Amino acid sequence: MHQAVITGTGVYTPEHVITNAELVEAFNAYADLFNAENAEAIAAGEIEAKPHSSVEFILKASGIEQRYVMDKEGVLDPTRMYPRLRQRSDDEPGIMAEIALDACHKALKMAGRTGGDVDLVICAASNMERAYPAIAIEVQKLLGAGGFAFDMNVACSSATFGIQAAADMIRTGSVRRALVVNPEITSGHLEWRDRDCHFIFGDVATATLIERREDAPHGFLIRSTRCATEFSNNIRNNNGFLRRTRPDGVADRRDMQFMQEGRKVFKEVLPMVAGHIHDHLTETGVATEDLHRLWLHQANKSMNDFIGKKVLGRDPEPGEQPNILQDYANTSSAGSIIAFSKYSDDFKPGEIGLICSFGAGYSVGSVVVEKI
Ligand SMILES: CC(C)(COP(=O)(O)OP(=O)(O)OC[C@H]1O[C@@H](n2cnc3c(N)ncnc32)[C@H](O)[C@@H]1OP(=O)(O)O)[C@@H](O)C(=O)NCCC(=O)NCCSC(=O)CC(=O)O
Repeated sequence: MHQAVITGTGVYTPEHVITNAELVEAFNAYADLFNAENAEAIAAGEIEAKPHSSVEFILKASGIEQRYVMDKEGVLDPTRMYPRLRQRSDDEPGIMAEIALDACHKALKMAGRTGGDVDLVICAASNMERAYPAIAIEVQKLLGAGGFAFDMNVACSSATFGIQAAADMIRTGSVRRALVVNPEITSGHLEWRDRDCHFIFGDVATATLIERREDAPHGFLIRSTRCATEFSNNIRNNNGFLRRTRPDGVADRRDMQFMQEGRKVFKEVLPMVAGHIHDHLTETGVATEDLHRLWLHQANKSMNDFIGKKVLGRDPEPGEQPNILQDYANTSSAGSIIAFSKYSDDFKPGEIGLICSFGAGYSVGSVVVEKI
């Protein structure tokens, strides 16, 4: 049996930033337009007026200060409220493959490898721009990688589930070097017209390179992985190829976007995650005192504060549980990998940390790593 080591990570960050102030200004302009257009029906009590959003609420409820997006102008146009992306021909790289490739190149560079060294690509993300051919196979070709590639979707837990799949294949010897890539264009599936969730998501792509220990003198040894799922409708998206067959599937775009019962998610996911981490650490023989850092899924600051406190049994010290959501918002599967990528350089050999994602499904995935 081989051992699997993370030797490189890469983050692609889009160039457009939307601050909370810009987001709220656009949302409020959209709400005013909606209310003016529907003034009679609102006065007659047939439909409800759209209330304004607020910068203070967003920061307090989520900890998010800004988000990166692939297109700012379409999102902030009050008559549109979703991104405008360039039409691409079938013969040029798709947008997911393009941003995935950028993150992959950064991860390969960090490890001193090239695309040709890779023999497995897993594209693990919440939303795929098409059903087939797999985005991962397109990335495999663009990288000049060998072996095989496939897509997988476990919503926010896609990265950790992908790392488990890749690490298992490396351990058993069926592949030598794997890239798990998470291109998340969440701006495409966020309902920017809904004030309850319009602030939640941002775009990004992350990549993680995993190699056999004998090929990798430095990096983060994957000590153990653990995945769990439990069905819930509280985070849901009804888009898909059957949409046009449903009577209400074409008329209202709301149904095919991200929807959630945020409060229920908060209440139900927290104990699931805290219990999952506790059990995983116990099974791995890692005491919480020996845990140097938690790189958590990035959905909500209070949620992460709660998990950090529950796992460590005290308030985390600065740097023990770094958040990136204030800058990136929730980037679905990529969040914990951005945190890992940006806050792991200072680890010394023997120090242990835990990457943990959680979200729709429900799903939770954790990876215990040790610096070597
Ligand atoms: C979504 C939340 C930030 C919302 O915060 P709260 O629960 O505190 O707030 P709430 O929805 O109860 O709303 C409180 C009050 O504020 C109002 N309110 C809502 N939105 C507002 C806005 N933009 N501006 C001003 N006021 C607003 C509501 O109408 C309500 O009013 P009143 O009090 O009058 O009724 C939070 O619940 C959360 O983060 N939950 C966890 C979500 C999560 O982790 N989801 C996973 C995402 S999925 C994921 O990560 C990806 C994946 O799995 O694929």
